[in-house]
Amino acid sequence: MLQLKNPALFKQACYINGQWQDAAEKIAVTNPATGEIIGHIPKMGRAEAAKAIAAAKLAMPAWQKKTAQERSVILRRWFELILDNQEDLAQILSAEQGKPLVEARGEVIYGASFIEWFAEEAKRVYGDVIAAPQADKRIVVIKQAIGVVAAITPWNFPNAMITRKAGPALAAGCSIVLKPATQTPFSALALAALATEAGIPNGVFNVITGAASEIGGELTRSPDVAKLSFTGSTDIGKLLMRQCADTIKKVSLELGGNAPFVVFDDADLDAAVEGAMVSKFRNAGQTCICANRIYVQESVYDAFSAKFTLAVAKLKVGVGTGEGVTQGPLIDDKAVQKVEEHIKDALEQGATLAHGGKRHALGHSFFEPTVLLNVTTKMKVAREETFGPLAPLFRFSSEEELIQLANDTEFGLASYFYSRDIGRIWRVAEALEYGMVGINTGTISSELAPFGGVKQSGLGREGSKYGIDDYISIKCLCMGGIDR
Ligand SMILES: NC(=O)C1=CN([C@@H]2O[C@H](COP(=O)(O)OP(=O)(O)OC[C@H]3O[C@@H](n4cnc5c(N)ncnc54)[C@H](OP(=O)(O)O)[C@@H]3O)[C@@H](O)[C@H]2O)C=CC1
Ligand SMILES: O=C(O)CCCC(=O)O
Repeated sequence: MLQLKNPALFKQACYINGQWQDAAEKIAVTNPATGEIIGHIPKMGRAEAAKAIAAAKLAMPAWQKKTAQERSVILRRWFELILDNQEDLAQILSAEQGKPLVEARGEVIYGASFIEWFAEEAKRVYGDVIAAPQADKRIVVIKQAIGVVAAITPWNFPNAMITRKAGPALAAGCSIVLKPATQTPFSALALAALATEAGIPNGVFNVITGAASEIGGELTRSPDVAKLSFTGSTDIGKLLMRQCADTIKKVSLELGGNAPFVVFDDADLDAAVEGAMVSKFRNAGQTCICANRIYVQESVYDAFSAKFTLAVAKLKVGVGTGEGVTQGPLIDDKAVQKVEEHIKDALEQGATLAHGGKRHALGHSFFEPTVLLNVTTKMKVAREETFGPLAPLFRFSSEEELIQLANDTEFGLASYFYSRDIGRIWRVAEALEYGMVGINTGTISSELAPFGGVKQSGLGREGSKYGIDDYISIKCLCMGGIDR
C-alpha cells in the first residue's frame, strides 16, 4: 500500500475536461517488484477518446488566446507543484514501474525540468519578416499552436515522457489528450491532479486510460487532432504513422534504438567503465538510449572487460524502495524472456558469460545484471534492442571497421564513444549515423539538449529550443497594397 503525504495524488480515474471520470470496466495495475495490485484504472475506449478530443478542441481557443506570459506563469506553477510533491510522485513511479527510488526521484526532477524549460520557451516563439519580391508587399511569418495534440507514452519513464510532450504543447498554446502506458498510468494521473491545482484550464490537459488500439485508433482517425507525439516501440510507431496518414497529421516519433557504446584504445578506461555503467544499467537497461552493443578495441578489450565486470558485480538488485538498491525488476515477464532469449542465442553461438546470466533469486521479473564476452555480429544482441540488464562486449580492430559496425543497424537514436584523440573525436562523431552522440560521457539527456533519432528511431526532437517547433505551425502573411 502506498503511503503518500498527499493521498489525493493517487487517482484511479481518468481526467477529461477537468472532471475525474470512471468506467464500468477496470484494469488492475500491479507493482512489478511484488506482483501486488497497486490500484485500478478505467478501461476506456473509442467513445471516451472522442469525448476527450472534443473537450480539448473546445478548450484550446481560450488557452491559445492567453498571452505567452500567462501560459508561462501557469506552467511555472505546475513545475513548482511537481517539485513540491517530488517524494510522493517518486513513490508512485517506483511502485508502478519498479525503478529504484533514487532513480524515480531523479526522473521527477528531470520531468519537471521540461515544464520549467518550456514555461520559459513559451515566450520565445519568434516570427520573421522577409523581404518581398514587389515594392508594395511585405512578407511576415507568424507561428501558431498547431492544434489539438494526441500523446501516447511508454512505461519506462512514466513521468518525464509526459512532461517532455505536455510542456512544449501547452507552452505553444495547444491542448492535449494523453494516453499513458497501461502498466504505469498513476504518474500521469498524479500529474493531471497537479495540473488542475496549477490552474491549467479544464479540457486543456486530458488523460485517458484503457484499450490502446481503440484509443489510439480514435486519436489518429479524428480530424480534430492535428498532431501525434508518440514514444514507444518502432512497430507501434509505424502503425500509428500509417493511421495518421489519412488526416495528414504532423507526427513526432521517439522509437527504438540499438545504441553502440565504443571504447577506443586511447580512451580513459576508468571513465569509460563509469559511462558504460550509467548508460547500460539506467532503469535496468530499459531505456531506448541505453548502450545495447559495447564495442571495445582489441588491445584494451581484456583490461576494459575486467574493470567493467567488477563494476557490474557491485550492482544491488532489489525492490526499488530498498536501501542501496541500484537495479529494480524488469517491467514484466515478457521483458525477462527477451533478455533470456538474447543470452541463450549468444551463448549457443560462442559468447562467454562473465557475470549474471539468469533470473534473480528474488523472483518476479528480477534479472541478474549480465556481462557477455566475445560477442559477434551474428548474434541477436547485435541487431535487436534487448531492453534489459545485458551488456554484450564486442571486439573491433580499427576505426574504419568500427564505423561500419556501429552504423550497421536500421536504428539511429543514441551512440557513445570514448577517445582522447581530438581528430578521431571529430571524425567519429561526424560519421556516426545517430541523432545523439555521447563523447566521453554516458549521460546525454537534459531538457536543454535536442533528443531524437534518425533512420527508424523516429522523427522530430524533444526538449531544447527545437522541441517547441513540433507543436507549431508556420503561417505566412503576404501583405500587398502597401504603396496605395
Ligand atoms: N522508445 C522507447 O522509449 C520505448 C521503447 N520500447 C520498446 O518497445 C518494446 C515493447 O514495449 P511496449 O510497452 O510493448 O511498447 P509499445 O510501443 O507497445 O507501448 C508504448 C505505448 O503505446 C501504446 N500502444 C500499444 N499499442 C498501441 C496501438 N495499437 N495503438 C495506440 N497505442 C498503442 C501502449 O499502450 P498500452 O500500454 O496500453 O499497451 C503504450 O502507451 C520494448 O521492449 C522496447 O524495445 C518500449 C517502451 C519505450
Ligand atoms: O525514450 C526513452 O527510453 C526515455 C528517454 C530517456 C531519456 O530522456 O534519457
